[in-house]
Amino acid sequence: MITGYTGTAVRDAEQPLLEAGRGPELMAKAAYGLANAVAWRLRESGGTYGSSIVLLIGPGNNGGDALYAATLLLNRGVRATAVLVADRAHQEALTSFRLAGGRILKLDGRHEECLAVALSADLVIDGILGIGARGGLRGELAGFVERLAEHAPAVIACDLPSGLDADSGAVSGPLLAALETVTFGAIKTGLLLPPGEEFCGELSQIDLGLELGDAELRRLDEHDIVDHWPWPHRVDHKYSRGVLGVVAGSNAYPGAAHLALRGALSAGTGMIRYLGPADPPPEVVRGASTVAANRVQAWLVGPGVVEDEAQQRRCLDALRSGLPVVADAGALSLLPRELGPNIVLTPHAGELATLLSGLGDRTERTDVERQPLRHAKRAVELTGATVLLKGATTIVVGPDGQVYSQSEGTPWLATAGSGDTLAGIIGTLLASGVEPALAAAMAASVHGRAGVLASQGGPIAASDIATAVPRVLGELSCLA
Ligand SMILES: NC(=O)C1=CN([C@@H]2O[C@H](COP(=O)(O)OP(=O)(O)OC[C@H]3O[C@@H](n4cnc5c(N)ncnc54)[C@H](O)[C@@H]3O)[C@@H](O)[C@H]2O)[C@@H](O)CC1
Ligand SMILES: [K+]
Repeated sequence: MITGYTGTAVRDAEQPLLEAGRGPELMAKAAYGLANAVAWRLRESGGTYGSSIVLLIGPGNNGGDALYAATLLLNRGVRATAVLVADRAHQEALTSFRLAGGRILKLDGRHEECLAVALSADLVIDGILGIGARGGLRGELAGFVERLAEHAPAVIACDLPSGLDADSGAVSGPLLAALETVTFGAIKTGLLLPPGEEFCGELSQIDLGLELGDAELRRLDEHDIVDHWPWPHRVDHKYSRGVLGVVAGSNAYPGAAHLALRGALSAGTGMIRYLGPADPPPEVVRGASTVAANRVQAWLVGPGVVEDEAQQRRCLDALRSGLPVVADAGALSLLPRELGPNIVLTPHAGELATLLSGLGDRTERTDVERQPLRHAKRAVELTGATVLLKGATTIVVGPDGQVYSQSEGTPWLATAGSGDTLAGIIGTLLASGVEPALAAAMAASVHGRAGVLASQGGPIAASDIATAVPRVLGELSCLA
């Protein structure tokens, strides 16, 4: 499992060590880790000796880390130039760098020269701002970074891409996209959240020996899926594995029901009872026409439910049943005011904006895209439900504060019906008794993996995702 911590949590964990006078030791560890990562990249592209790096150095300790790392690299035969982008820089680190033979330039009014130097280097180290940043890059510096970014230089970010909000992943102003981000003490939450994570490249973490509390955010890996997936036992039967009720489809949209059912079947449900006008596949049992008359362990409601009063009534009845429910698509506009944590809402950014606006928080889709975690948390606060916010990175927030961020997918997953299959997988996990936030995060992970497997780099249709899920689970089961 990958865990993410806010910049504030990392700062708090560093505080006792700083008070004990161990600041220089922490910085030395950070610099050593960064220097190794840079050396590794330089070796990959032809060797360290005689190669050249350019450091962009800001006013704080982030710049200090980069300067100390460069000092180590100067001693290994790397040529290094520091471009000071602020009116001050970490003095001790700058002195070490100068004494080791580093060249120093000031950005102030010399953009063309600094740009040319940065573009001639094998690697650029971004040490402008770290967790002390307040807002994005501004003014003259923003203009310089924007121009440099247009040339897409090879960048390693020191702790985080400068200008990225360490806590939220929000981006305001230009950022240099990194090949790799070498982060210190803990992975910051903003490195695992859109939109900022797109700028981070590969993540590597340098241990500083910090005592951190509970993580703010988790990203499940394949071992977590293996540990928590409801694999059937030898003595299980279809009822003990969980029965899922599905209210999906309308006369206008029968296809969504098919895809939701296929999603649920692909994840290994014991049995499905289907309520709606579509012709279900042979593996699915037609349920009694009212929600109350069906014995199930969980409900999946909403895919393809549009302008069909009988189906909408069933969605509402399921949402009030007290059972775990995944509420998708059409059901998101039918929600009762009070929801429990065992209701999983699955909006995309536009649907979340509509949901929040309907609850009195005027929100645009772009607001959600800029700060997805903040808005998903707000929806949890206002509804009491578990929220899965769909996107290239899918975010899940549970009412007791747990946050997951899953990013296994491929852009080919952005296709009609993809969300219906995801809802089906969540439904199967809820019917098997998996706790809602974990069920949503595991489903997002498996859905993403299935998309990648089905795609092999090419386009996919939503039904291909469902076809690939059993293979994904089969491969994962080999790790158990
Ligand atoms: N605190 C510690 O114990 C350690 C910190 N480390 C490094 O120190 C960094 C944090 O250092 P600092 O707290 O000095 O903070 P930063 O290096 O992130 O810089 C903060 C400084 O930048 C200025 N600033 C903030 N936002 C700005 C903006 N938008 N535009 C221009 N200037 C802005 C502020 O005035 C402040 O002086 C971490 O990211 C990490 O790289 C590491 O050395 C490990 C140990
Ligand atoms: K940085």
